Amino acid sequence: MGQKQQQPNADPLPDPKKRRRVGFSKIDAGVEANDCIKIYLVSRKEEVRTSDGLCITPVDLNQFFEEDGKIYGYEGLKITIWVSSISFHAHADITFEGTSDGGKGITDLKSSLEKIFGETLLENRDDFLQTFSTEKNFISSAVTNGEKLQNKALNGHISPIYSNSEAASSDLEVVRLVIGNLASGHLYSRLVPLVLLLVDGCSPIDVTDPSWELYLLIQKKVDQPENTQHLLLGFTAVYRFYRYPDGSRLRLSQILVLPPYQHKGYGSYLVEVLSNVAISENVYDLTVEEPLDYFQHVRTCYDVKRLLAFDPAQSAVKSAVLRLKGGKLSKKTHVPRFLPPLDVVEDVRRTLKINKKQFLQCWEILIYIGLDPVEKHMEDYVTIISNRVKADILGKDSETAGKQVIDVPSSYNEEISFVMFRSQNNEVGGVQMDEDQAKTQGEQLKQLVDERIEEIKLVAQKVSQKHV
Ligand SMILES: CC(=O)SCCNC(=O)CCNC(=O)[C@H](O)C(C)(C)COP(=O)(O)OP(=O)(O)OC[C@H]1O[C@@H](n2cnc3c(N)ncnc32)[C@H](O)[C@@H]1OP(=O)(O)O
Repeated sequence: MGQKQQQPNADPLPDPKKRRRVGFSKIDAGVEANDCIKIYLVSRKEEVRTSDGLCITPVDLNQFFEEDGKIYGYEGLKITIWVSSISFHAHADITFEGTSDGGKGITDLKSSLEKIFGETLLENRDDFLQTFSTEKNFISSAVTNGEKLQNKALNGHISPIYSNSEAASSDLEVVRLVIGNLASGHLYSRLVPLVLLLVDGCSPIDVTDPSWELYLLIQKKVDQPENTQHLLLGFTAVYRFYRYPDGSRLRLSQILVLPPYQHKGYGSYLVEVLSNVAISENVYDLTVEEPLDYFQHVRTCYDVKRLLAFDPAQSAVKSAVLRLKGGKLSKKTHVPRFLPPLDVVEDVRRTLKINKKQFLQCWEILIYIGLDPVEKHMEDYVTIISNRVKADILGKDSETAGKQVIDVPSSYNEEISFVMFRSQNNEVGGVQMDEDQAKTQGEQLKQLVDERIEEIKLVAQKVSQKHV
């Protein structure tokens, strides 16, 4: 970590001239970490100190600094960090015009950066530059003991979904490493800073627990004759749960495609490989731990695509669509839920390893796609979605738990113009809600339904685009 112009600690007497130049006349307001730190992902040493590397956008750097996310005590602070996509070491260049305790102390930058980068942070710039040659086979050697999966999972064929994407290239492979041995734990530790920086809300996995598996998406590059370099494009950490009596379940817990390779089909490809692993090893199901919105979108696109080609699901969708086309639901007092039959839910879980919760998400999209032309039936469709959202919020035991629903005026759709409250002793008279509160809650629910309809439309559009 190169720190420039840091004031020596040795001088006990403050230099008055310097103090005037630095000039903290008032209480130090500090600077937000997000505003003074830039992080570049670099693959060659020539990219260090130039702006050739890719500047990445961390989720939130502030969380690694003081409680309020600020850095105190520096004038003109700039921190530039380079992260090598070859060895996953990092080096920080820190510059500032001066330091002074303006009432909030002087933030210890080294220990704050170590919270993110740990031992991957190399203080000496030359040491960092050298890793581009000394550790150029870091990924190659890390994967030598791994299990190559792409042939096993895809039987040698890249899915037609990605035949036009970069993920379809034949120099890709997915390698599985079981965590718990030294080599895979060592590799994962180097990736932790990127997980902390780029995956919102994620914390590192336990590298001593052998139930964790790491799936690495690797691109092979022949840089010189007889020398193949392996580049890491992305990875996912998956936990294998035991399921009585002799089965297992897979839960995807973290997934990251490195920023230069995002939105090129690689994330979907990892999901595809993992789904095929789940099928070929006949695990109970494949689930995802707290998926973030964009990943949930990617995953749903892939699952909807599979369900469109799965006959039992399609027959069930067709009959639901026929029923839905049959009547003006929005005018009825009791609207059926339009849920898939239980045997289809089970078949989807058994055959495609999609669990019930995810299948129900996809089911709504399959119905939307099946309602061709959808415009004619949109009012009824929105009624179904809003009833489902309503039911999710109220919960199954809404009646016995004393929850009540009242309608509120809305120009949008009568079916979703309602609010939920819990009355005392199940009595409506116990409600403490004025008209404004009721209206606000009605609006919030309407917003939820609107957002869900937009998500559904987006997936339907993406899946149909890739269909042609
Ligand atoms: C449990 C968790 O870890 S949640 C956290 C997830 N991780 C993160 O958020 C970290 C930062 N983000 C990332 O690492 C990546 O962006 C990921 C993993 C979320 C997604 O990977 P990517 O490689 O970027 O996604 P990919 O390129 O495969 O898919 C994206 C696009 O393909 C489309 N798509 C994906 N699968 C399909 C399909 N089967 N059919 C049609 N379209 C599809 C998506 O709609 C999307 O389109 P868009 O780019 O226009 O939005």
